[in-house]
This record gives sequence, structure tokens and C-alpha cells, in this order.
Amino acid sequence: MTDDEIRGIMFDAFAAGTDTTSNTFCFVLYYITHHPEVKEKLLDELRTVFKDDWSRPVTMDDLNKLRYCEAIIKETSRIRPTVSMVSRFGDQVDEVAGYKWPADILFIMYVRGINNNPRYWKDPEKFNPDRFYDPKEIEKQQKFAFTMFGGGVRMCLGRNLAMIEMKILLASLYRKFDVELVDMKAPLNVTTSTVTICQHLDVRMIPKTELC
Ligand code: HEM
Repeated sequence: MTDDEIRGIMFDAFAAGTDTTSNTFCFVLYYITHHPEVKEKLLDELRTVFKDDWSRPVTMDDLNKLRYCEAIIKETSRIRPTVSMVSRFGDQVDEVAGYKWPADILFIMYVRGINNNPRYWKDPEKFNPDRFYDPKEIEKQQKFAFTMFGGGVRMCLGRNLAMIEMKILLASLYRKFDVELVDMKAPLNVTTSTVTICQHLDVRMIPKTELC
């Protein structure tokens, strides 16, 4: 591999892999703090997986068991996707969604619209991680009704890494701390272009004295 190729890969990892994960995680904290019943279920999962050991590193085996953590991350990304648009350039005349399109057209898919479409999601505005946890709910889902990492050959290259990072962070954080919002009434403060950035989120981290 040449130096240029290595530099390019490192650049992609930083450019595509930092704002995305960090902002998604801010949204995860925001939604958990606003849904105490979700926090309780998360803590139950942590108790089941880690028993009374609250400091050992998270293993691959643990990651497979942290299904509710993953469901929280997915439901957060459904209701408030960090990457709000995915684009494709059509270089030839084509037919899409029953319409004929000329060449050199940029198609932009509005991810938030897809993920919150009431045709595919009951009460789409409700934060409910069970949509991605309960096998019956998962079975009901339409294949393309949820996208977090895009799709097809240009799908996010870092998707597995991103999910591993966020699950480890979520489990590690809630094993050792309780997290509160400083202002529960403050709405999410975001700016949106391709990536939705959380401008401001004041949290209070309270060290735990006993497991969960
Ligand atoms: C929560 C975290 C992340 C989200 C929500 C996310 C989302 C996305 C989305 C929606 C795309 C466009 C896919 C498409 O056009 O179909 C993408 C592309 C990409 N992502 Fe991520 N991503 C995340 C984390 C990461 C990480 C950690 C890395 C690398 C370390 C990464 C590397 C990339 C790269 C290289 C592309 C371009 C792929 C291509 O054009 O072939 N992403 N990501």
C-alpha cells in the first residue's frame, strides 16, 4: 500500500467515523435520559451480562449479548438519524419510482423521512427500542423502512466498527455512571446538513457506588 493510499484511508476513517459516532451517541444519551423505562431495561441487560463485575473489559461474547444496547442505538438512529441524507448520482437515463429521469441527476434520499414514515412505523414519533429488540416487532419490519448506514455497494464501510464502539461505550458508561441531563426541558439543539450535529448537550455524570 502506498503512503497516499494509507493517508486516504486514515482520512476517510476520521472524516466519516468521528462526527457520526459522537453525535449518534449524544442522541442516544438524550433519548435514554428522557425514557426511564428504557434505562431500566438497559441496566437489567447490563446486570445479566456483567453480573457483579462492573469493571472488566467488554468482550466479543458480551457484545453479542448486548442486544438491547444495540436496539437503543438503532431506535435512536431511526427517530433522529445522524446521517440524514444519502445520495446517488445517475449518469445515465433511468427509470426510478415510475418516473423517467435524464442523465446526470443527483438523487438525494431523505433518511429521516424514510425512518419516520407512518406507512411503515406505528407511532413513528415514539421512542421505542423494542422495535429492534422484540422478535415479533423485527419480523413485522419492511426491508428498506430503516436505514442507518445507507445501502448497496457504497454502504458505510465502518458500520461494524461504529456499532461495536457505541455498544462498548454505552455499556461501559452505564456500568459506572448514572447520566442525567442538566436541563430536562431543553430541546435537542441540532444543526442539520448531511450530518446532524448535536450543538449542545449538558450532562451530569454521577459515579455509581454499586453495580447498576
Ligand atoms: C454512527 C456511526 C456512523 C453512521 C451513522 C454512518 C453512516 C454512513 C452513511 C449513511 C454512509 C453513506 C452510505 C451510502 O451512501 O449508502 C456512510 C459512508 C461511509 N462511512 Fe459511515 N457511518 C458511521 C460510522 C463510520 C465509521 C466509524 C467509519 C470508519 C471508521 C465510517 C466510514 C465510512 C466510509 C469510508 C463511507 C463511504 C463509503 C463509500 O462511499 O463507499 N463510517 N456512513
